Amino acid sequence: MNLLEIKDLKVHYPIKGGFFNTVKDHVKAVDGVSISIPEGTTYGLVGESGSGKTTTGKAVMGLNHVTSGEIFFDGQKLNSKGKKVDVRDDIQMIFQDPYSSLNPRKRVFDIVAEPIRNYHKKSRSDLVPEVLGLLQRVGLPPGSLYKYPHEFSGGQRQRIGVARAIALNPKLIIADEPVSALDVSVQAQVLNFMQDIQQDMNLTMMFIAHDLGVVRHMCRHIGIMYQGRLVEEGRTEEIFKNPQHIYTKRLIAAIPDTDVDEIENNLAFRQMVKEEYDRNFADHLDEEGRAFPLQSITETHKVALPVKG
Ligand SMILES: Nc1ncnc2c1ncn2[C@@H]1O[C@H](COP(=O)(O)OP(=O)(O)OP(=O)(O)O)[C@@H](O)[C@H]1O
Repeated sequence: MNLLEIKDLKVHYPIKGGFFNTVKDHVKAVDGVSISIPEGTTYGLVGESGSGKTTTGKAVMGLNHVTSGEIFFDGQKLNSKGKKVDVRDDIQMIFQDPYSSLNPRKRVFDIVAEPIRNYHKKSRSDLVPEVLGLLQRVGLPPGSLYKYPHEFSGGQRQRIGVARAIALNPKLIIADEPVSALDVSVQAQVLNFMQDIQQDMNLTMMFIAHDLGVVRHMCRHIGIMYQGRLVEEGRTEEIFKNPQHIYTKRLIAAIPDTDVDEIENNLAFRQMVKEEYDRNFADHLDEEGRAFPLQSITETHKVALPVKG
């Protein structure tokens, strides 16, 4: 069963201008995106900066207006006009920057306990064992309880962010580029521990990243966003084996060698992608200069991957 279903989501922002500050045009931040995430799985939403990933995640969180489309969580429509469905404890977000997303004046105890306190009336003494349990779950020692965020490394701070996100035992986590602000050497550690938490808690996760290499081992399915649209979607390994859209190929070609072992002749692949991109990219754009959605990509846009041997 799909825990999250996004149907034809559009989020357009008006661009105002002129003497009367009238609406001149719209930024189509998200323009017709449909995504289904089965319960207990991780879906990777990938694309370059400005492609609409965060806007999609925030729309699910109810932090953005929705121009049109529908968002269903556990079968309930979230963005209906009438009575709002309260999913604050079921959907949590992990933010990109573990430095700015934690209040520097609060101790770890207060940061992690905050969502529980907002939701349940519990005394501090009742909360201590609960917060200690959460810290243990994310691999932080009990001595972390009364420390401040600046006393931790970037990777440890992201662990604090995860402890806060799982405090209410959510069903869905939207992780918005959780490792991109971290040193490459700690990214793998944080990814591994997030994967462990996801499996232990049977969480459903939307994992937002700009780097295909990051989502590869985390996500069963991925969607590639480009200028507000989903240009390619499918099982991760299928997409890595046989990417269809030139933009996806560019993202794969950008991954360091070690992550694309099965693409033999990687250098040749990169060169071919570059040449195809330079030669044909205009063919992938519609009249507004934006990428065609996947359905409208024809056979002629496909490039065969280099053949072994
Ligand atoms: N409140 C807003 N008003 C107007 N335009 C906005 C607003 N929020 C986002 N946008 C625009 O919508 C587009 C998509 O932004 P979004 O933050 O979703 O992209 P993203 O893929 O998450 O990028 P990044 O990886 O840099 O976070 C961008 O062109 C952005 O400038």
